[in-house]
Amino acid sequence: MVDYSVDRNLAILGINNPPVNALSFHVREGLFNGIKQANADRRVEAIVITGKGKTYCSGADIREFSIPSAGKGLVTLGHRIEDSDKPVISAIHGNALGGGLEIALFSHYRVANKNAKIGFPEVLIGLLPGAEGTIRLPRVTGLAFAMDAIASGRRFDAQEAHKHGILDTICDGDVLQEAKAFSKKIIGQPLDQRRLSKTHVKDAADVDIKFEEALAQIKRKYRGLIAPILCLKSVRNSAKMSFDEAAAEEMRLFGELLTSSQSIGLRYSFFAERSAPKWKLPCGACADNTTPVDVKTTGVIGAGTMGSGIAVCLIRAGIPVILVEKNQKMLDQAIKTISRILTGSVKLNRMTEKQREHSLKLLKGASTLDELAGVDMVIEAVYENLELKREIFHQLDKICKSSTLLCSNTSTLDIDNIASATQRPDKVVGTHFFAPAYIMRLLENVYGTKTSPTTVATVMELGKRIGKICVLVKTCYAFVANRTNQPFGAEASFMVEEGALPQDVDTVLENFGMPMGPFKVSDLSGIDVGWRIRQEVAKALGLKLTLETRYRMGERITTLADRLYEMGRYGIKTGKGWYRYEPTNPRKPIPDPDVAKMIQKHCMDMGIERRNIPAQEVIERCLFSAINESFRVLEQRIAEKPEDIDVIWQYGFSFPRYGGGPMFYASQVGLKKVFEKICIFHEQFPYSSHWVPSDLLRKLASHSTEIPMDKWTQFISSSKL
Ligand SMILES: CCCCCCCC/C=C\C=C\CC(=O)SCCNC(=O)CCNC(=O)[C@H](O)C(C)(C)COP(=O)(O)OP(=O)(O)OC[C@H]1O[C@@H](n2cnc3c(N)ncnc32)[C@H](O)[C@@H]1OP(=O)(O)O
Repeated sequence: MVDYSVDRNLAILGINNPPVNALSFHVREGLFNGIKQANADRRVEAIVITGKGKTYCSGADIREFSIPSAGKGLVTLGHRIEDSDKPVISAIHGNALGGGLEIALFSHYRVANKNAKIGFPEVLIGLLPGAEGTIRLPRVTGLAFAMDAIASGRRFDAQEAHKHGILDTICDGDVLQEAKAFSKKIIGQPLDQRRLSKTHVKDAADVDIKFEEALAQIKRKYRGLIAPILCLKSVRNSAKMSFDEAAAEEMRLFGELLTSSQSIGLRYSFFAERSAPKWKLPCGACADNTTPVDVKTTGVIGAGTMGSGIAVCLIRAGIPVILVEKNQKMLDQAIKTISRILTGSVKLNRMTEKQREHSLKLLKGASTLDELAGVDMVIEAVYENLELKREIFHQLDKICKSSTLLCSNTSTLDIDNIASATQRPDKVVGTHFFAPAYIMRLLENVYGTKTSPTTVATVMELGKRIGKICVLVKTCYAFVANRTNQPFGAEASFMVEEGALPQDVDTVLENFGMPMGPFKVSDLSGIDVGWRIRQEVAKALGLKLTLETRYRMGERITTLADRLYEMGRYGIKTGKGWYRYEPTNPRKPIPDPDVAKMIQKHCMDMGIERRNIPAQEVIERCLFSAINESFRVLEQRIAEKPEDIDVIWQYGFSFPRYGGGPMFYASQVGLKKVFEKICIFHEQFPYSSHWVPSDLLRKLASHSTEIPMDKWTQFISSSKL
């Protein structure tokens, strides 16, 4: 794991632990022994620590954090490096992150390739740099930079690191050669001032003011997160305490964070996000054995909000788009909107003006489907109407070349049904984007019974190309995202009918960690949008809708949102919805007594007795109903693994990353407890089918010990436990 070699007067310690050269136990051991060996070797005058392969070192092995006190050896190793009698040079290429950067800061000198990326990303997994990173970095860079870098976890480039004194030199070419040349300048120089533990924080006198400034900023930016605050406190200690005291306190804070539920959730999310794109089909095809088709040109049908947003994603990634819209006014408007969105990206420094101009050149408007004859992929994004979509797919099948993939941005409709309108069901697939498509990272790709592995591989690859987190799911009504989210929203509304107010429910869920409660989200996305969907569904089912009912087709419903619609309260766009909005601050929701009155009247008319709804009930009814549906989705193999559902909730519905997602949350609460509560709710609310307990959950909950998440799917087909 660490290759030891001697080149003339230099010992070279090469970290060799692909893919990211994480500091696993054997790497730490190898470095420790290597430093010892080099110090004992008479030929050696200096030691170079370098990384084999693509990178220097990406930090501690995150999986090892689940093993008690696994990280401890890193500090011991660090002291061995710093105490070395012979100078130690870290030669950095690729990444020097977390514990990797700490190894570099224990070293006496640091040289790097100009493309190297440096940083302390520990905070992103709910930790702080626990091997003296928070004590050493301020000694090099000063407090302001250290506070920002450590509490944000951002990666910065070699130039910035050099500017702040982290790197002694940067080079264009091979960093090992540079380190060899550099060693000639420093061999024989005194080492004491190069040992950071012997130095001081230069701007220590300003620590209180800098701390308060940084604290105010991170409290605004990272609401509810503990790690950024402890990161700052530890950097503050570096200026207020002796080195050893600050280091001991850093270790204590690290230990506190390591066992915190936030860090456990964030570490789970780190791996869940990486496991989601590793798709697998029931036929055995998977990401590793299937080659995607190269998509060079695309078409998007429909220039509404979704179509325009999807077009932005594609052109921004350098993929040409023909945007088809038969309504010329809408098309013109969409092109203006797209241009405006890209201008916004330039203002936010997310792209340059030149890139914006180039992207816009890739966009072409068209009024008929015929223009799509030669494209490699079409994404249909018209409104949610099965007949309309089938008709479009039927026409596309005739117009497009035989290799063109036909994708639908449906959020609910059966992909098999849409595919059956074509002669190429193997090339039909769902690509469900989330609004606003140019911002939301999730892409829920949906395969049908006949979708080919190549088609799946192609949409998964395209998603990655346009910067999305892709999850693959099987077709069914509403797929995974909307299907598992539906009970969450329904329970929120039922509780308003039973006694809560929209702001009560929103506040509880926001305190839980959701950035916005469901009623604020509903105002943002538009009450009229939901109303229109309900009308469409009713039309398709041949139902006549009325406001004076609590049940539809044997299911409990609430018509509260329809009543808002009838009042012309469509949400933010009309200044009134579940909340009211002042023209001076049109984004700030204000609880509205008129809404409370409407709810009271609705309850009186419907004979519903209102009661106090405790916060715990809000959380349990919203989350456990979603969890129950998620277990069904897993049981029916609509989602392949629980992590896929959690990633969908994080990136589609902004579930707090530290909470993991509904499945992870269930695992933390304990499946027995979740199941028992679901059974109680089922008895209490017999007319909501989302409370019928999932068989899979029942099986898992009846096991004598908690089954870990990675074993849940093994219980799908087992009849006994
Ligand atoms: C009481 C207790 C006292 C204890 C004493 C205190 C001592 C504490 C000491 C030290 C503390 C150190 C803290 C740390 O160093 S925490 C780790 C900091 N580093 C990171 O967070 C880096 C995370 N990784 C990344 O950001 C990226 O992976 C990156 C390195 C940028 C590479 O990106 P990319 O090329 O896109 O590759 P992937 O992300 O897909 O990763 C490839 C595979 O590698 C796995 N991986 C990556 N990083 C780690 C890691 N640090 N540990 C384990 N595994 C890692 C990743 O999961 C991928 O795996 P797979 O292919 O199976 O999916």
